Amino acid sequence: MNEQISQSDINQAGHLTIGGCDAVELANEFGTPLVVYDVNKIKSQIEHFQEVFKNNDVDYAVCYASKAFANTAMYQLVDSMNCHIDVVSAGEMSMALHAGFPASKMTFHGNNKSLAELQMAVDNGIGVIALDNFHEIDLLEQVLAKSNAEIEVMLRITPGISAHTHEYIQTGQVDSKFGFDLESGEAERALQTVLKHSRMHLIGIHAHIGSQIFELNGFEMAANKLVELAADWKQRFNYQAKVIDVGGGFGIRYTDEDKPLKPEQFVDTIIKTIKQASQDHGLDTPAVWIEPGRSIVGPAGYNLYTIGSRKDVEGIRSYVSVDGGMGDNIRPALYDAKYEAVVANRPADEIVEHVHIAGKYCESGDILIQDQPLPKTQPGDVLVMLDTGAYGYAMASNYNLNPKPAIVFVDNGKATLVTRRETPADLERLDYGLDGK
Ligand SMILES: Cc1ncc(COP(=O)(O)O)c(C=O)c1O
Ligand SMILES: N[C@@H](CCCC[NH3+])C(=O)O
Repeated sequence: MNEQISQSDINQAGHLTIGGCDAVELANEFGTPLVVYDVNKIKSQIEHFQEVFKNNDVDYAVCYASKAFANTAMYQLVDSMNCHIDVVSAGEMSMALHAGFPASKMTFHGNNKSLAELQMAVDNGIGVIALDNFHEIDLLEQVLAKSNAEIEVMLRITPGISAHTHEYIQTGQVDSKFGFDLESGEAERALQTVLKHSRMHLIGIHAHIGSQIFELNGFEMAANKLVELAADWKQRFNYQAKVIDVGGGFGIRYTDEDKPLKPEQFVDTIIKTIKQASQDHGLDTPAVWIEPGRSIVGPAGYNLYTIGSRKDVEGIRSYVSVDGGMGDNIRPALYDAKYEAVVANRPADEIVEHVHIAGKYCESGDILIQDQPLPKTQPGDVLVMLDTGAYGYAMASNYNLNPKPAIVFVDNGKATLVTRRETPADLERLDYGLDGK
Protein backbone atom coordinates (compact mmCIF):
# COMPACT_ATOMS: atom_id res chain seq x y z
CA MET A 1 0.00 0.00 0.00
CA ASN A 2 1.20 3.54 -0.72
CA GLU A 3 3.10 4.81 2.32
CA GLN A 4 1.05 8.02 2.41
CA ILE A 5 -2.08 5.96 3.07
CA SER A 6 -2.80 4.19 6.34
CA GLN A 7 -5.41 1.60 7.28
CA SER A 8 -7.43 4.34 8.95
CA ASP A 9 -7.86 6.05 5.55
CA ILE A 10 -9.75 2.99 4.27
CA ASN A 11 -13.45 2.61 5.14
CA GLN A 12 -15.62 -0.47 5.58
CA ALA A 13 -16.37 -0.58 1.86
CA GLY A 14 -12.60 -0.91 1.31
CA HIS A 15 -12.48 2.54 -0.30
CA LEU A 16 -10.00 5.35 0.25
CA THR A 17 -11.39 8.21 2.32
CA ILE A 18 -10.38 11.87 2.06
CA GLY A 19 -11.26 14.09 4.99
CA GLY A 20 -13.75 11.48 6.19
CA CYS A 21 -15.49 11.20 2.77
CA ASP A 22 -15.48 8.10 0.58
CA ALA A 23 -13.41 9.04 -2.50
CA VAL A 24 -15.45 6.77 -4.78
CA GLU A 25 -18.68 8.41 -3.62
CA LEU A 26 -17.14 11.85 -4.21
CA ALA A 27 -16.30 10.79 -7.78
CA ASN A 28 -19.84 9.43 -8.28
CA GLU A 29 -21.56 12.46 -6.82
CA PHE A 30 -19.50 15.26 -8.37
CA GLY A 31 -18.03 13.52 -11.44
CA THR A 32 -14.39 13.34 -12.56
CA PRO A 33 -11.91 14.82 -13.07
CA LEU A 34 -12.45 16.30 -9.64
CA VAL A 35 -10.24 18.42 -7.40
CA VAL A 36 -10.72 17.71 -3.69
CA TYR A 37 -9.23 19.61 -0.73
CA ASP A 38 -9.16 18.34 2.84
CA VAL A 39 -9.93 21.50 4.83
CA ASN A 40 -8.43 20.11 8.03
CA LYS A 41 -5.05 19.64 6.40
CA ILE A 42 -5.04 23.26 5.21
CA LYS A 43 -6.04 24.55 8.63
CA SER A 44 -3.57 22.45 10.54
CA GLN A 45 -0.61 23.54 8.40
CA ILE A 46 -1.54 27.19 8.94
CA GLU A 47 -1.85 26.54 12.69
CA HIS A 48 1.59 24.92 12.75
CA PHE A 49 3.07 28.03 11.17
CA GLN A 50 1.25 30.28 13.63
CA GLU A 51 2.39 28.20 16.62
CA VAL A 52 6.04 28.45 15.67
CA PHE A 53 5.80 32.24 15.59
CA LYS A 54 4.03 32.35 18.94
CA ASN A 55 6.62 30.00 20.48
CA ASN A 56 9.39 32.31 19.30
CA ASP A 57 7.55 35.39 20.57
CA VAL A 58 7.89 37.46 17.43
CA ASP A 59 5.45 39.68 15.50
CA TYR A 60 4.46 37.95 12.32
CA ALA A 61 2.16 37.47 9.38
CA VAL A 62 1.46 34.21 7.58
CA CYS A 63 0.66 35.47 4.06
CA TYR A 64 -0.81 32.63 2.03
CA ALA A 65 0.61 32.83 -1.52
CA SER A 66 -2.69 32.48 -3.31
CA LYS A 67 -1.10 31.78 -6.71
CA ALA A 68 -0.74 28.19 -5.43
CA PHE A 69 -4.52 27.78 -5.37
CA ALA A 70 -7.21 30.43 -5.39
CA ASN A 71 -10.95 30.30 -5.36
CA THR A 72 -13.55 32.17 -3.34
CA ALA A 73 -13.81 29.46 -0.68
CA MET A 74 -10.03 29.35 -0.22
CA TYR A 75 -9.83 33.11 0.31
CA GLN A 76 -12.64 32.84 2.87
CA LEU A 77 -10.94 29.92 4.60
CA VAL A 78 -7.58 31.65 4.98
CA ASP A 79 -9.35 34.80 6.16
CA SER A 80 -11.07 32.75 8.88
CA MET A 81 -7.57 31.59 9.94
CA ASN A 82 -6.31 35.18 10.37
CA CYS A 83 -3.87 34.94 7.48
CA HIS A 84 -2.66 37.65 5.17
CA ILE A 85 -2.46 36.80 1.46
CA ASP A 86 -0.10 37.47 -1.40
CA VAL A 87 -1.82 38.37 -4.68
CA VAL A 88 -0.12 38.75 -8.05
CA SER A 89 -2.75 40.02 -10.47
CA ALA A 90 -5.95 42.00 -10.83
CA GLY A 91 -7.68 38.63 -11.03
CA GLU A 92 -6.40 37.41 -7.67
CA MET A 93 -7.04 40.80 -6.07
CA SER A 94 -10.55 40.93 -7.46
CA MET A 95 -11.52 37.42 -6.39
CA ALA A 96 -10.09 37.94 -2.91
CA LEU A 97 -12.01 41.21 -2.54
CA HIS A 98 -15.16 39.53 -3.86
CA ALA A 99 -14.66 36.78 -1.26
CA GLY A 100 -14.66 39.47 1.43
CA PHE A 101 -10.95 39.16 2.19
CA PRO A 102 -9.71 42.38 3.88
CA ALA A 103 -7.72 44.51 1.43
CA SER A 104 -5.48 45.70 4.26
CA LYS A 105 -4.10 42.16 4.68
CA MET A 106 -3.08 41.73 1.03
CA THR A 107 0.45 42.08 -0.36
CA PHE A 108 0.55 42.76 -4.07
CA HIS A 109 3.47 41.11 -5.87
CA GLY A 110 4.63 40.90 -9.47
CA ASN A 111 7.47 41.94 -11.77
CA ASN A 112 5.29 43.86 -14.22
CA LYS A 113 2.29 45.29 -12.43
CA SER A 114 0.30 47.45 -14.81
CA LEU A 115 -0.87 50.99 -14.21
CA ALA A 116 -4.45 49.70 -14.05
CA GLU A 117 -3.51 47.04 -11.48
CA LEU A 118 -1.70 49.58 -9.32
CA GLN A 119 -4.68 51.92 -9.57
CA MET A 120 -6.95 49.07 -8.52
CA ALA A 121 -4.68 48.30 -5.56
CA VAL A 122 -4.69 51.94 -4.42
CA ASP A 123 -8.45 52.39 -4.98
CA ASN A 124 -9.17 49.32 -2.88
CA GLY A 125 -6.74 50.09 -0.07
CA ILE A 126 -4.48 47.07 -0.62
CA GLY A 127 -2.20 46.72 2.42
CA VAL A 128 1.27 46.48 0.91
CA ILE A 129 2.78 46.74 -2.56
CA ALA A 130 5.93 44.63 -2.91
CA LEU A 131 7.90 46.93 -5.20
CA ASP A 132 9.88 45.01 -7.78
CA ASN A 133 11.50 47.56 -10.16
CA PHE A 134 12.01 51.27 -10.88
CA HIS A 135 9.34 51.41 -13.60
CA GLU A 136 6.80 50.27 -11.06
CA ILE A 137 7.92 52.88 -8.52
CA ASP A 138 7.24 55.55 -11.20
CA LEU A 139 3.83 54.10 -12.03
CA LEU A 140 2.84 53.87 -8.38
CA GLU A 141 3.92 57.46 -7.75
CA GLN A 142 1.70 58.60 -10.66
CA VAL A 143 -1.27 56.68 -9.24
CA LEU A 144 -0.75 57.97 -5.70
CA ALA A 145 -0.41 61.58 -6.87
CA LYS A 146 -3.52 61.36 -9.05
CA SER A 147 -5.55 59.75 -6.29
CA ASN A 148 -4.02 61.86 -3.52
CA ALA A 149 -3.34 58.62 -1.65
CA GLU A 150 -0.62 56.96 0.41
CA ILE A 151 0.33 53.30 0.64
CA GLU A 152 2.68 50.95 2.46
CA VAL A 153 5.37 49.28 0.36
CA MET A 154 8.15 46.70 0.68
CA LEU A 155 11.23 46.36 -1.50
CA ARG A 156 11.68 42.99 -3.14
CA ILE A 157 15.39 42.20 -3.13
CA THR A 158 17.16 39.55 -5.20
CA PRO A 159 19.61 38.26 -2.62
CA GLY A 160 21.83 36.29 -5.03
CA ILE A 161 21.01 32.91 -3.52
CA SER A 162 20.58 30.01 -5.88
CA ALA A 163 18.31 27.49 -4.18
CA HIS A 164 18.42 23.83 -5.19
CA THR A 165 15.18 23.45 -7.07
CA HIS A 166 13.93 23.34 -10.65
CA GLU A 167 15.46 26.15 -12.72
CA TYR A 168 12.03 27.56 -13.59
CA ILE A 169 11.07 27.93 -9.96
CA GLN A 170 14.29 29.53 -8.68
CA THR A 171 13.82 33.22 -8.10
CA GLY A 172 16.42 34.49 -5.66
CA GLN A 173 19.56 34.09 -7.81
CA VAL A 174 21.18 37.15 -9.42
CA ASP A 175 20.03 36.23 -12.93
CA SER A 176 16.30 36.52 -12.22
CA LYS A 177 13.51 38.66 -13.60
CA PHE A 178 12.31 39.46 -10.07
CA GLY A 179 13.35 42.18 -7.67
CA PHE A 180 16.11 44.71 -7.04
CA ASP A 181 19.61 43.28 -7.25
CA LEU A 182 21.60 43.55 -4.06
CA GLU A 183 25.18 43.24 -5.27
CA SER A 184 25.02 45.88 -8.01
CA GLY A 185 23.66 48.57 -5.69
CA GLU A 186 20.25 48.54 -7.37
CA ALA A 187 18.51 47.75 -4.07
CA GLU A 188 20.18 50.73 -2.40
CA ARG A 189 19.09 53.05 -5.22
CA ALA A 190 15.57 51.71 -4.82
CA LEU A 191 15.68 52.51 -1.10
CA GLN A 192 16.83 56.06 -1.78
CA THR A 193 14.14 56.53 -4.43
CA VAL A 194 11.34 55.26 -2.22
CA LEU A 195 12.45 57.27 0.81
CA LYS A 196 12.04 60.43 -1.31
CA HIS A 197 8.41 59.59 -2.12
CA SER A 198 6.35 60.88 0.78
CA ARG A 199 3.27 58.93 -0.33
CA MET A 200 5.08 55.58 -0.07
CA HIS A 201 5.72 54.21 3.41
CA LEU A 202 8.45 51.62 3.33
CA ILE A 203 7.63 48.97 5.95
CA GLY A 204 10.40 46.54 5.14
CA ILE A 205 12.37 44.24 2.89
CA HIS A 206 11.33 41.11 1.04
CA ALA A 207 13.12 38.21 -0.64
CA HIS A 208 11.81 34.96 -2.07
CA ILE A 209 14.52 32.49 -3.04
CA GLY A 210 12.45 29.92 -4.92
CA SER A 211 9.97 27.13 -4.56
CA GLN A 212 10.03 23.47 -3.48
CA ILE A 213 13.24 23.98 -1.49
CA PHE A 214 14.47 21.26 0.86
CA GLU A 215 17.62 22.75 2.36
CA LEU A 216 17.64 25.05 5.35
CA ASN A 217 20.83 26.87 4.46
CA GLY A 218 19.33 28.91 1.59
CA PHE A 219 16.76 30.33 3.99
CA GLU A 220 19.38 30.98 6.67
CA MET A 221 21.55 32.80 4.14
CA ALA A 222 18.59 34.86 2.93
CA ALA A 223 17.51 35.72 6.48
CA ASN A 224 21.04 36.77 7.41
CA LYS A 225 21.45 38.84 4.24
CA LEU A 226 18.18 40.66 4.82
CA VAL A 227 19.09 41.52 8.42
CA GLU A 228 22.59 42.64 7.35
CA LEU A 229 20.97 44.86 4.76
CA ALA A 230 18.53 46.25 7.32
CA ALA A 231 21.44 47.01 9.67
CA ASP A 232 23.39 48.70 6.89
CA TRP A 233 20.39 50.81 5.88
CA LYS A 234 19.75 51.73 9.52
CA GLN A 235 23.32 52.88 9.95
CA ARG A 236 23.75 54.71 6.64
CA PHE A 237 20.26 56.03 5.91
CA ASN A 238 18.64 55.94 9.35
CA TYR A 239 15.98 53.73 7.83
CA GLN A 240 14.54 51.11 10.23
CA ALA A 241 12.85 48.09 8.55
CA LYS A 242 9.80 47.03 10.55
CA VAL A 243 9.17 43.87 8.52
CA ILE A 244 11.42 41.22 7.05
CA ASP A 245 9.53 39.00 4.63
CA VAL A 246 11.34 35.83 3.60
CA GLY A 247 8.77 34.67 1.04
CA GLY A 248 7.72 31.05 0.72
CA GLY A 249 9.22 28.01 -0.95
CA PHE A 250 9.12 25.34 1.77
CA GLY A 251 9.36 21.97 0.01
CA ILE A 252 6.81 19.19 0.39
CA ARG A 253 6.79 15.44 -0.19
CA TYR A 254 5.42 14.37 -3.56
CA THR A 255 7.06 10.93 -3.76
CA ASP A 256 9.17 8.80 -1.47
CA GLU A 257 12.27 10.40 -3.02
CA ASP A 258 11.35 13.66 -1.26
CA LYS A 259 12.38 13.90 2.37
CA PRO A 260 11.48 17.43 3.43
CA LEU A 261 11.59 18.90 6.89
CA LYS A 262 8.24 19.95 8.24
CA PRO A 263 7.39 23.37 6.77
CA GLU A 264 7.27 24.89 10.25
CA GLN A 265 10.84 23.68 10.92
CA PHE A 266 12.05 25.92 8.08
CA VAL A 267 10.16 28.80 9.64
CA ASP A 268 11.54 28.11 13.12
CA THR A 269 15.09 28.34 11.75
CA ILE A 270 14.27 31.50 9.80
CA ILE A 271 12.84 33.22 12.88
CA LYS A 272 15.76 32.20 15.09
CA THR A 273 18.24 33.37 12.44
CA ILE A 274 16.52 36.75 12.13
CA LYS A 275 16.33 37.20 15.90
CA GLN A 276 19.98 36.30 16.42
CA ALA A 277 21.23 38.42 13.52
CA SER A 278 19.16 41.40 14.69
CA GLN A 279 20.65 41.08 18.16
CA ASP A 280 24.16 40.79 16.70
CA HIS A 281 23.63 43.99 14.70
CA GLY A 282 21.96 45.87 17.54
CA LEU A 283 18.62 46.08 15.74
CA ASP A 284 15.15 45.67 17.22
CA THR A 285 13.75 42.33 16.03
CA PRO A 286 11.51 43.11 13.06
CA ALA A 287 8.19 41.40 12.39
CA VAL A 288 8.79 38.25 10.35
CA TRP A 289 6.45 37.60 7.43
CA ILE A 290 6.31 34.40 5.40
CA GLU A 291 4.48 33.65 2.14
CA PRO A 292 3.92 29.90 1.92
CA GLY A 293 1.78 28.59 -0.90
CA ARG A 294 2.67 25.01 -1.76
CA SER A 295 3.19 23.86 1.84
CA ILE A 296 -0.32 25.02 2.82
CA VAL A 297 -2.32 23.54 -0.04
CA GLY A 298 -0.11 20.94 -1.75
CA PRO A 299 -0.58 17.98 0.59
CA ALA A 300 -4.24 18.91 1.16
CA GLY A 301 -5.20 18.46 -2.51
CA TYR A 302 -6.23 15.34 -4.43
CA ASN A 303 -7.09 14.96 -8.12
CA LEU A 304 -9.65 12.24 -8.80
CA TYR A 305 -9.89 10.67 -12.25
CA THR A 306 -11.79 7.80 -13.81
CA ILE A 307 -9.68 5.17 -15.52
CA GLY A 308 -10.65 4.53 -19.15
CA SER A 309 -8.64 2.98 -21.95
CA ARG A 310 -5.44 0.96 -21.75
CA LYS A 311 -2.68 0.35 -24.26
CA ASP A 312 -0.05 -2.35 -23.82
CA VAL A 313 3.06 -1.78 -25.90
CA GLU A 314 4.49 -5.27 -26.02
CA GLY A 315 7.81 -5.57 -24.20
CA ILE A 316 7.99 -1.84 -23.49
CA ARG A 317 5.24 -0.51 -21.22
CA SER A 318 1.53 -0.10 -20.61
CA TYR A 319 -0.42 3.15 -20.68
CA VAL A 320 -3.50 3.48 -18.49
CA SER A 321 -5.49 6.57 -19.48
CA VAL A 322 -7.61 8.80 -17.27
CA ASP A 323 -10.25 11.42 -18.06
CA GLY A 324 -8.06 14.45 -17.21
CA GLY A 325 -4.38 15.26 -17.64
CA MET A 326 -2.15 18.20 -18.51
CA GLY A 327 -5.12 20.59 -18.61
CA ASP A 328 -5.76 20.14 -14.90
CA ASN A 329 -2.14 19.42 -13.90
CA ILE A 330 0.58 20.77 -16.18
CA ARG A 331 3.37 20.20 -13.64
CA PRO A 332 4.52 16.75 -14.86
CA ALA A 333 4.81 18.03 -18.45
CA LEU A 334 6.26 21.42 -17.49
CA TYR A 335 8.66 20.56 -14.67
CA ASP A 336 8.94 16.80 -14.95
CA ALA A 337 7.19 16.84 -11.57
CA LYS A 338 6.59 13.49 -9.90
CA TYR A 339 3.46 12.34 -8.12
CA GLU A 340 2.02 9.18 -6.59
CA ALA A 341 -1.47 7.75 -7.02
CA VAL A 342 -3.74 5.13 -5.49
CA VAL A 343 -6.87 3.44 -6.77
CA ALA A 344 -9.70 4.67 -4.57
CA ASN A 345 -11.88 1.57 -4.89
CA ARG A 346 -8.99 -0.87 -4.27
CA PRO A 347 -6.34 1.05 -2.30
CA ALA A 348 -4.99 -1.99 -0.47
CA ASP A 349 -4.98 -4.47 -3.40
CA GLU A 350 -1.73 -6.13 -4.23
CA ILE A 351 0.50 -4.20 -6.68
CA VAL A 352 0.83 -6.24 -9.88
CA GLU A 353 2.40 -3.86 -12.39
CA HIS A 354 4.02 -0.49 -13.11
CA VAL A 355 2.27 1.61 -15.76
CA HIS A 356 2.34 5.12 -17.22
CA ILE A 357 -0.75 7.09 -16.21
CA ALA A 358 -1.66 8.98 -19.37
CA GLY A 359 -3.92 11.99 -19.66
CA LYS A 360 -6.53 12.41 -22.40
CA TYR A 361 -4.90 15.40 -24.14
CA CYS A 362 -3.56 15.30 -27.69
CA GLU A 363 0.10 15.36 -26.63
CA SER A 364 2.49 12.46 -26.24
CA GLY A 365 3.95 14.37 -23.28
CA ASP A 366 0.63 14.24 -21.44
CA ILE A 367 1.79 11.62 -18.95
CA LEU A 368 0.72 12.37 -15.39
CA ILE A 369 2.84 9.69 -13.73
CA GLN A 370 5.56 7.45 -15.11
CA ASP A 371 5.89 3.90 -13.82
CA GLN A 372 3.14 4.11 -11.24
CA PRO A 373 2.79 0.87 -9.24
CA LEU A 374 -0.82 -0.30 -9.57
CA PRO A 375 -3.02 -3.22 -8.63
CA LYS A 376 -5.05 -4.86 -11.41
CA THR A 377 -7.31 -2.06 -12.66
CA GLN A 378 -10.26 -1.84 -14.98
CA PRO A 379 -12.17 0.93 -16.75
CA GLY A 380 -14.35 2.79 -14.24
CA ASP A 381 -11.88 2.53 -11.36
CA VAL A 382 -11.20 5.84 -9.61
CA LEU A 383 -7.58 6.95 -9.55
CA VAL A 384 -6.56 9.45 -6.87
CA MET A 385 -3.41 11.48 -7.47
CA LEU A 386 -1.96 12.64 -4.17
CA ASP A 387 -0.50 16.02 -3.16
CA THR A 388 -1.90 17.88 -6.16
CA GLY A 389 -3.20 20.90 -4.23
CA ALA A 390 -0.53 23.43 -5.22
CA TYR A 391 -0.18 24.83 -8.73
CA GLY A 392 -2.54 22.19 -10.14
CA TYR A 393 -5.95 23.78 -10.62
CA ALA A 394 -4.18 27.15 -10.33
CA MET A 395 -2.27 26.44 -13.56
CA ALA A 396 -5.14 24.64 -15.32
CA SER A 397 -5.93 25.43 -18.94
CA ASN A 398 -8.66 24.72 -21.43
CA TYR A 399 -6.32 23.00 -23.87
CA ASN A 400 -8.27 20.83 -26.31
CA LEU A 401 -11.28 22.80 -25.03
CA ASN A 402 -11.60 20.55 -22.06
CA PRO A 403 -13.56 22.25 -19.27
CA LYS A 404 -11.82 22.73 -15.91
CA PRO A 405 -12.79 20.30 -13.13
CA ALA A 406 -15.10 21.03 -10.22
CA ILE A 407 -13.62 21.65 -6.76
CA VAL A 408 -14.96 20.10 -3.58
CA PHE A 409 -13.88 20.93 -0.03
CA VAL A 410 -14.20 18.03 2.41
CA ASP A 411 -14.31 18.68 6.12
CA ASN A 412 -14.79 15.91 8.70
CA GLY A 413 -17.02 13.81 6.45
CA LYS A 414 -18.92 16.71 4.85
CA ALA A 415 -18.36 17.49 1.17
CA THR A 416 -19.14 20.95 -0.23
CA LEU A 417 -19.03 21.87 -3.91
CA VAL A 418 -17.09 25.16 -3.85
CA THR A 419 -16.38 25.65 -7.56
CA ARG A 420 -18.59 24.07 -10.20
CA ARG A 421 -17.28 22.18 -13.18
CA GLU A 422 -16.89 24.27 -16.34
CA THR A 423 -19.24 23.44 -19.17
CA PRO A 424 -18.81 23.76 -22.94
CA ALA A 425 -21.10 26.82 -22.65
CA ASP A 426 -18.58 28.45 -20.29
CA LEU A 427 -15.91 27.95 -22.92
CA GLU A 428 -18.06 29.61 -25.59
CA ARG A 429 -19.09 32.62 -23.52
CA LEU A 430 -16.39 34.99 -24.80
CA ASP A 431 -16.87 34.26 -28.49
CA TYR A 432 -18.82 36.42 -30.97
CA GLY A 433 -18.22 34.20 -34.01
CA LEU A 434 -17.14 35.26 -37.48
CA ASP A 435 -19.61 38.13 -37.66
CA GLY A 436 -18.14 39.72 -34.55
CA LYS A 437 -20.14 41.79 -32.12
C1 LIG B 1 6.98 36.20 -4.01
C2 LIG B 1 6.53 34.82 -3.77
N1 LIG B 1 6.06 34.50 -2.55
C3 LIG B 1 5.61 33.26 -2.27
C4 LIG B 1 5.62 32.25 -3.23
C5 LIG B 1 5.08 30.91 -2.83
O1 LIG B 1 6.01 29.90 -2.95
P1 LIG B 1 5.67 28.43 -2.46
O2 LIG B 1 4.37 28.05 -3.09
O3 LIG B 1 6.80 27.63 -2.94
O4 LIG B 1 5.58 28.46 -0.98
C6 LIG B 1 6.11 32.53 -4.50
C7 LIG B 1 6.20 31.48 -5.53
O5 LIG B 1 7.25 30.88 -5.72
C8 LIG B 1 6.57 33.86 -4.79
O6 LIG B 1 7.02 34.17 -5.99
N1 LIG C 1 4.24 26.97 -10.34
C1 LIG C 1 5.44 26.41 -9.81
C2 LIG C 1 6.09 27.22 -8.77
C3 LIG C 1 6.18 28.67 -9.06
C4 LIG C 1 5.93 29.36 -7.81
C5 LIG C 1 5.46 30.75 -7.97
N2 LIG C 1 6.49 31.76 -7.94
C6 LIG C 1 5.23 24.97 -9.40
O1 LIG C 1 4.27 24.39 -9.74
O2 LIG C 1 6.03 24.36 -8.76
